[in-house]
Amino acid sequence: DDRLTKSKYKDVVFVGPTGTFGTVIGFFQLLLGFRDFIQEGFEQHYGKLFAIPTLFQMTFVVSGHDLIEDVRKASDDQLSLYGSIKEGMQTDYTMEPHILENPYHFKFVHLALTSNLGGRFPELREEVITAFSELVPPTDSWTSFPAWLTGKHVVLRVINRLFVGPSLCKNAAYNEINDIYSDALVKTALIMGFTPGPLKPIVSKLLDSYIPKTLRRAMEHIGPLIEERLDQERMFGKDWPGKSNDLLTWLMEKAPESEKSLKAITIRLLATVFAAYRPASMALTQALFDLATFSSYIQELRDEIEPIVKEEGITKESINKMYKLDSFIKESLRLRAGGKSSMPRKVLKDFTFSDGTTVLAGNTIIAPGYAIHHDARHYPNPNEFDGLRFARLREEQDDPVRYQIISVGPTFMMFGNGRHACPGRFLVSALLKTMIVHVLMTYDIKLEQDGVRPVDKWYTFTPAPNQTAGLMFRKRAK
Ligand code: HEM
Repeated sequence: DDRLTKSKYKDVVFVGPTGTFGTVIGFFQLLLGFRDFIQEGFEQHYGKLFAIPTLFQMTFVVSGHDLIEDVRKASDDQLSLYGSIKEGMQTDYTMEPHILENPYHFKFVHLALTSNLGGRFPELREEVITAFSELVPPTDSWTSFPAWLTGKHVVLRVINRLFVGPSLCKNAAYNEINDIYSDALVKTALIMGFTPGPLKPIVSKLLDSYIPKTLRRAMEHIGPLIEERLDQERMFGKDWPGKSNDLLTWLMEKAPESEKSLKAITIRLLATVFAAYRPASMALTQALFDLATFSSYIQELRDEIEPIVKEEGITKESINKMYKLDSFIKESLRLRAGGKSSMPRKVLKDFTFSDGTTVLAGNTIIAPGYAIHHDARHYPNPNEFDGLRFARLREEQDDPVRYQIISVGPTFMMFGNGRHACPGRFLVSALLKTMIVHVLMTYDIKLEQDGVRPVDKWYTFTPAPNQTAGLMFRKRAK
C-alpha cells in the first residue's frame, strides 16, 4: 500500500513508534504515547510537516501558519472533516451508514441556534438558572457536589432546552439516555477503530445491542413529543404563535422527506447532542475548577459583572461586555482542552502543501491543538493560568474581536479553523458566560482540598476534567 510506504514521503520527518505497522509493540507504543509523539514532533519540527504511523494509516501533523493555512484553504473533496469524523466515530457502525453524506443536522445548528441566538437567549438564561437551582441548591453551609456529573447534567439540560424544548429537557431519564448513548458511541467507535476492515461487520454484530437499545429508549421520548407538536399544528395551524423553534422543529420540517421517520430524526438529534454537550460540559467543569483554584479572580470578575448585570440584566448583549469573563473562560479552554482533534481532515485526494510535500489519499491530517495552545511562541508562560491574558491583549492591541472565545485562527484551535470551524461556539460562549455569571452571583465556590486542583484525566488523545472530584458550593455570603 503506497500511502503507508515511508519512502513515498521523502521530505517528511517520521515520529512515533519504533515498531513497524501492525506489530504489537508499535500498537501499544502508539496507544500509550500518541500525544507524546505529537508533542515531541511539534517541539522538534515546528512549521514542518511530520508524520506518525498510526494503526492503519499515517497521521500527518501540521503546525505553523503556512501549513495550517493550506489545510484551511483546501476544498472538501480534497481534505474532509466529515471523512475524518466518519472514521473517528465509525459512523457506519455507530450511527447510520450515510449520515455524513448529508449532515444537514450540522447545518441546522447554525440555522436554528447560532443565527437565532438572540431570540433563544431568554430560554437559555432561564434554563441555566432553574438547572442550577435544582441540581446545586444553594445552602448556608458548604456542600460538596460531584463536579463533572453536575456540570454534565446542567449542560445537557440547557442544550436540550434549545434542542427539544422546556418539558423534555427537564426529564432526567431522557438526559441520562443522551449521556449513555454518547458513552456507547465513544466506546463502540474506539473498538471499531481498532478492528481491521474485514472483521468490522462481525465485531459490529457482536457489539450490536447497546446503541440500538439506547436509541429505542430515546425514541420513546421523542415519538410522543413529535405527536404532541403535530397535534398542536392540526389544532392551531402550521405557524401558530406558541410554536416551538428548536432543533427538533428543524428536523421535523426541514430534513429531507426520506429522513422524516422517528428513527432518523432521533439519530440526528442524538448525534448533535453528542457533538454539543460533551466538550461543553468539559469546558464548564474545567472553568469551575479554575475559578475555585485561582480564587482571586472571583472578586475581580464580580467587580466586572455586577455593574453590568445591575444596569442591563443578563442578556446576550450584556454578557458580551464582560471582557474579563470572556478572557478567563478562554484561558481555561486554552490551558485545559484541545486534544489531537483540532481540525482533523481525511485526505480524499493526494494533497500537496505549499512547501511542496505531498500526502497521499487515505491518510489523515491533524493540527495539534493542545501543543499549539501550550507553545511559548504564542503564549508567554504557556503553562500558567493567566485569567486576564486575553483581556490584556484585547486592550493593548485595541482589538475587540481577535481575542474573544469565539475567534478562531492558527493559534487558537479549540474550535477548529476555517469553513468548518465549530458552529456551536457562539452558543458555547454564551452558555459558559451565562453559567459562570450565574455561579458568581449566586454562590461562593471552593475546592474540596484547599490549593489542590483536581488532576485532569487523559483519554488517550484528549484531555478531560477530573471525573470524580467534588466542588464545594454555598449560598453567596456577601
Ligand atoms: C466547548 C465546546 C465545543 C468544542 C471545543 C467544539 C469543538 C469543535 C471542533 C474542534 C470542531 C471541528 C472544526 C474543524 O475541524 O475545523 C467542531 C465542529 C462542530 N461542532 Fe463543535 N465544539 C463545541 C461545542 C459544540 C456545540 C455546543 C455544538 C452544537 C450546538 C457543536 C456543533 C458542532 C458541529 C455541528 C460541528 C461540525 C461543523 C461542520 O459541519 O462543518 N459544537 N466542534
